[in-house]
Amino acid sequence: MADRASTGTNVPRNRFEFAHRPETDQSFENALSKARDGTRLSVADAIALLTTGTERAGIDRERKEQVLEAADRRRAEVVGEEVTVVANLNNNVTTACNTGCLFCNFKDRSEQFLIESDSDHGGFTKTPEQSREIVASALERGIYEVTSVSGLHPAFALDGEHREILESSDRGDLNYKSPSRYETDPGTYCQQIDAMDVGGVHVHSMTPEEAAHARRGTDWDYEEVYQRLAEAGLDSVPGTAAEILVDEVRGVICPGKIDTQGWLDAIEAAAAVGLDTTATMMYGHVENEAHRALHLQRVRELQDRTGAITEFVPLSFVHRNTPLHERGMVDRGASTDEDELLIAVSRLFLDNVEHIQSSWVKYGDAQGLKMLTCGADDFMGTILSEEITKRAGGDFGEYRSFSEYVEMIESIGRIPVERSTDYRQRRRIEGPPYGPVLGPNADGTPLV
Ligand SMILES: C[S@@+](CC[C@H](N)C(=O)[O-])C[C@H]1O[C@@H](n2cnc3c(N)ncnc32)[C@H](O)[C@@H]1O
Ligand SMILES: Nc1c(NC[C@H](O)[C@H](O)[C@H](O)CO)[nH]c(=O)[nH]c1=O
Ligand SMILES: N[C@@H](Cc1ccc(O)cc1)C(=O)O
Ligand code: SF4
Repeated sequence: MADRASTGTNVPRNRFEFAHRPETDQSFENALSKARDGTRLSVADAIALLTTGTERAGIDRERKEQVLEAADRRRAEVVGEEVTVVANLNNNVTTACNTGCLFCNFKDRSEQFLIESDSDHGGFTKTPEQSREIVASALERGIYEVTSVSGLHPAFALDGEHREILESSDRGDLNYKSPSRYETDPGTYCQQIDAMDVGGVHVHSMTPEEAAHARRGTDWDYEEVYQRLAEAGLDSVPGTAAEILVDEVRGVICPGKIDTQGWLDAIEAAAAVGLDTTATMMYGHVENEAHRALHLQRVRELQDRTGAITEFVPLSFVHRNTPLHERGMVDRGASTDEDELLIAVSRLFLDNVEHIQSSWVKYGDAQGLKMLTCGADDFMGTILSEEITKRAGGDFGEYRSFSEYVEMIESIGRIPVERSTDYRQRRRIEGPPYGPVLGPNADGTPLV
């Protein structure tokens, strides 16, 4: 029996032979006092805080509360009492993807999308025209950001020039097939971005993994790719595909993806051509606290170099329908204690990233609100539709209205604020009616 109130972590220790282990001689007390007085934390400090001390198993509840309190205080000093939300739409273009990430159930095997296939994949591909219609009608309703992330459809090319290179290549390793072979032609990445760039909407799209797909078979660097996308209408880049930025973990959960350095290079390139980015961490699967701490360090160093990261978004792994779970490699995602500590330590460690997001898609409404008292200050967006978490087995819904947001945020004594994607425009949400006003067509009419 534990001598103090302690709870388990869901880290699958001893199942994987990782070189990085959550071992540190840094004491919890020392790490906590550094966190409290604002000294820049080391990886060892982060491990001590995430584990509430490595000298015993499980999470010590009293210590956890101390970490959460320190993070909440830091949040108040850095950003005050405002909680931001964004009026946005998710428009994912296609689920066709053969990358085979073991944590993902968003993807469908691309062969099923070929004209000759008669299997029912249950997924989708949208043409640029369909994307434009979806964004245009959401824009009428008052949204001002579209977030678009997609499977790596073999028919995707960056633009016409890239299409010609891919068509004339005799390399068999490029994961390319002509669009004419598919039931639906997704067009090029630039055509999709251009199509979604309607009426002044902010286009947030093209993860580092998608950017890698958009340069396959060429000698273009990431800057070239993001430059062309920016010219097509791209405004900022989602820092997903980060997963855990430690290669020994990527080798287990997403061996087909770009490596840690590739992800960092892509984000630096986006920043170099003037695009804002976000950064994420998908945690709660095979990795341990040392990997989480190393990931935070890589994000902090990246931000020291670029200053382009507007927010950090922890994404708690949704395990239910994923290969990792189905193959018995993980039993479940992170525990609530781990979720809370991850938000808090992100706030304390990332002293150069102003905003930490609480994702209600991942945590649900009640726990999502709780995260706003553990160091987070942004409460995501309205999104209007959601496929990735839903397909993985999450059940927290696909939409939050501004009136729901106001009720939730005020219930914890905080101030609801509408923000632009880049946080440069902010407006306190007043009403009723509670609708967005920052967008080109937003006039305060509720988004329902
Ligand atoms: C589904 S991908 C789509 C974009 C693109 N294919 C890529 O990998 O960058 C976007 C992100 O969703 C997140 N994701 C996927 N499956 C998830 C799951 N089961 N739980 C939590 N996050 C997940 C991962 O962080 C992933 O990078
Ligand atoms: N826009 C945000 C989303 N959108 C939902 C994602 O498309 C996706 O379903 C999921 O989050 C991938 O893991 N999700 C966030 O957590 N934060 C956002 O800002
Ligand atoms: N909006 C956040 C989080 C996000 C997470 C998952 C997504 O699929 C998309 C976005 C970002 O820009 O990174
Ligand atoms: S995470 Fe992205 S790249 Fe990996 S399988 Fe899913 S859709 Fe494909």
